[in-house]
Amino acid sequence: MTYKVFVDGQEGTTGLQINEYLAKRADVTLLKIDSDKRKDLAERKRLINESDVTFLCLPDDAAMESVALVDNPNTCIIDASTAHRVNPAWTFGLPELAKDQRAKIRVSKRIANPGCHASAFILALKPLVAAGLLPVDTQIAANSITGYSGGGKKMIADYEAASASPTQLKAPRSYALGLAHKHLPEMCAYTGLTAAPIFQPIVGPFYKGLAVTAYLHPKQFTRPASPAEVQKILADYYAGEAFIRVAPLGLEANTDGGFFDVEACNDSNRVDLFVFGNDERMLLVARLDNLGKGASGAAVQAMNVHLGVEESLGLV
Ligand SMILES: NC(=O)C1=CN([C@@H]2O[C@H](COP(=O)(O)OP(=O)(O)OC[C@H]3O[C@@H](n4cnc5c(N)ncnc54)[C@H](OP(=O)(O)O)[C@@H]3O)[C@@H](O)[C@H]2O)C=CC1
Ligand SMILES: CC(=O)N[C@@H](CCC(=O)OP(=O)(O)O)C(=O)O
Repeated sequence: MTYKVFVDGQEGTTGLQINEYLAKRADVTLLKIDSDKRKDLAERKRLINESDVTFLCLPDDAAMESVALVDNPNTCIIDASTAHRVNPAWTFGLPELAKDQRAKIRVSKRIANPGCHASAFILALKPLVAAGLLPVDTQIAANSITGYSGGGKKMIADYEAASASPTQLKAPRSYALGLAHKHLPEMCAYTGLTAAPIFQPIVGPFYKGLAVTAYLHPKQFTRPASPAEVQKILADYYAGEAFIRVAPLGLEANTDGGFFDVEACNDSNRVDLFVFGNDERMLLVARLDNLGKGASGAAVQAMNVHLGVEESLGLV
């Protein structure tokens, strides 16, 4: 049995990488669109409705346009854009979110893939909220360091152009300083936190790799908890998860001479979680490849869960 899969947006950053993952699979037949027709509505409609699964690797408005083209009730849409992530008619494509999430992904024909910063934030914070350690109305402060491929084709071209500015290439750049980043709604919806976090991303002059760091104030906890107890909550929550590794405590083992490597999950679908600090001040760090578990890898994982094939097929 082979599944027909179409990638709408096959020439974009996320789409290219999904194609790469799927090209090696014997159980998938990729439906390709001619390059010069890739924005042609009628051709996209034909391929979407011929597919068992269509990935939308498009800007939000084009993703919504594609959804309106679906008339085959058996076609499953997996949308990488921000358009449907907190829409209750859609299922959040994060299998590790909760015990029943895989069952929801399995039966849903509309799956919204999480944002890259949001995946890291949610996977780090959700277990602490679920354990009742963090009150739901706590306002979390967090930053995210990310490679420039997170900004798609345009940001990649800007960084790789001969005209890229020396400032851009030399130093990290903070952005979303209006503190209204587009991932805030999904961060709240899927952690259960009611207060939007103070979330501040930083893009650096490297291609990919991402780490979200959340600042934990133990005074905000509902009960006293040490870093070891926080680490245990995470380890218990993700026990048995193939793509989530909760690191044992320790500065030496988890840093390179005291420096944290944001690229160490690159070329994998893995998320690494760390707890740093002491009883008074803690950091929670989630690291992933923004194009792996932050985008294309996660999309393929969600497809595997939906189809009921081995969840890690084609992924490392
Ligand atoms: N990059 C990342 O790390 C992540 C991205 N995402 C999300 O995934 C989606 C895709 O992102 P990304 O791959 O980075 O974006 P890119 O800009 O790299 O690619 C988008 C692709 O969509 C094509 N496109 C634009 N408009 C249309 C249209 N109307 N019809 C058909 N094709 C169209 C573009 O065409 P053309 O080739 O002409 O430019 C381009 O190939 C976005 O919504 C993004 O927010 C989600 C998680 C992480
Ligand atoms: C460096 C950079 O610009 N990154 C993007 C996030 C990319 C991502 O996760 O995706 P969605 O666009 O699908 O939400 C940003 O912060 O907007």
